[in-house]
Amino acid sequence: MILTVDVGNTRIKASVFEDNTALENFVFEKNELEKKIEKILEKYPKCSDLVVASVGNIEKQAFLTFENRLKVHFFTHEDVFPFHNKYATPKTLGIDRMILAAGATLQFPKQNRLVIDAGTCITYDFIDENDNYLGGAISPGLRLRYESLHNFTARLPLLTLEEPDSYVGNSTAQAIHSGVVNGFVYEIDGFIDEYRKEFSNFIIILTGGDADFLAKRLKNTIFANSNFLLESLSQTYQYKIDND
Ligand SMILES: Nc1ncnc2c1ncn2[C@@H]1O[C@H](COP(=O)(O)OP(=O)(O)O)[C@@H](O)[C@H]1O
Ligand SMILES: CC(C)(COP(=O)(O)O)[C@@H](O)C(=O)NCCC(=O)O
Ligand SMILES: [K+]
Repeated sequence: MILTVDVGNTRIKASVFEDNTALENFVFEKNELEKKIEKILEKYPKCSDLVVASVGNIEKQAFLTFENRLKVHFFTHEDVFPFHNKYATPKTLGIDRMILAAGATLQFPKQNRLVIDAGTCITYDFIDENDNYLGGAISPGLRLRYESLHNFTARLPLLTLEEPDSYVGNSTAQAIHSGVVNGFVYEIDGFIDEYRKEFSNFIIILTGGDADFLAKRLKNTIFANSNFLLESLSQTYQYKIDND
């Protein structure tokens, strides 16, 4: 039994896996890290490994307090991954994107794959059928768009996610909802259309905190799996054990 932990820039997600099957998922804030992990381990004392991917400002140090109880693995660029990394700056590639790419490679062998993670940022990661990781894109996520409109202007209020009434926003609030939500959806559909032009056959995996909201609104039909990063962590860890 393993406990996987994904430290994103907004929240921490965790999941307990037994033979690559998730038993329970958890979401919490950064300041609750230690307390929450304690609780999970109390409930699942059979956890023998703690597996972490962090792009947030929580370093390996924070997990070492658990080392007397279970094996701690903090993923880094030095680990073995099941794809060929063609990114021009492989050392700066987010470890979350590497885990997503690894999960896509392991779960969907020998095909082109596009992983879209709608979290704090939207990340796009493309791995071709020969398992070359080619790169993708990074853009602001849904909440970040609402927040940056407010933070970098004098007059725009901070709004929370709401379905826009129309493309033609007829008030400040409706104009913001239209710009943020429709812009978000159009961007993703636009990227998918570009990939489709170049690669006739590819699988799309949609994940992240906004995946379920998005899936219903995209013109392109894609299967959303908000647990894909944690599943990929479990699989990549197994791959590491088998290939080290
Ligand atoms: N309770 C919540 N707190 C914060 N963001 C949330 C919440 N529920 C849904 N979201 C959405 O999830 C997105 C962040 O996704 P998440 O995958 O948690 O990010 P990260 O992995 O970068 O920490 C935000 O854009 C926001 O719209
Ligand atoms: C792009 C990211 C900030 C996304 O983080 P997230 O939205 O998952 O919290 C993260 O993958 C990161 O810090 N990447 C480093 C730059 C790169 O991947 O090229
Ligand atoms: K992301």
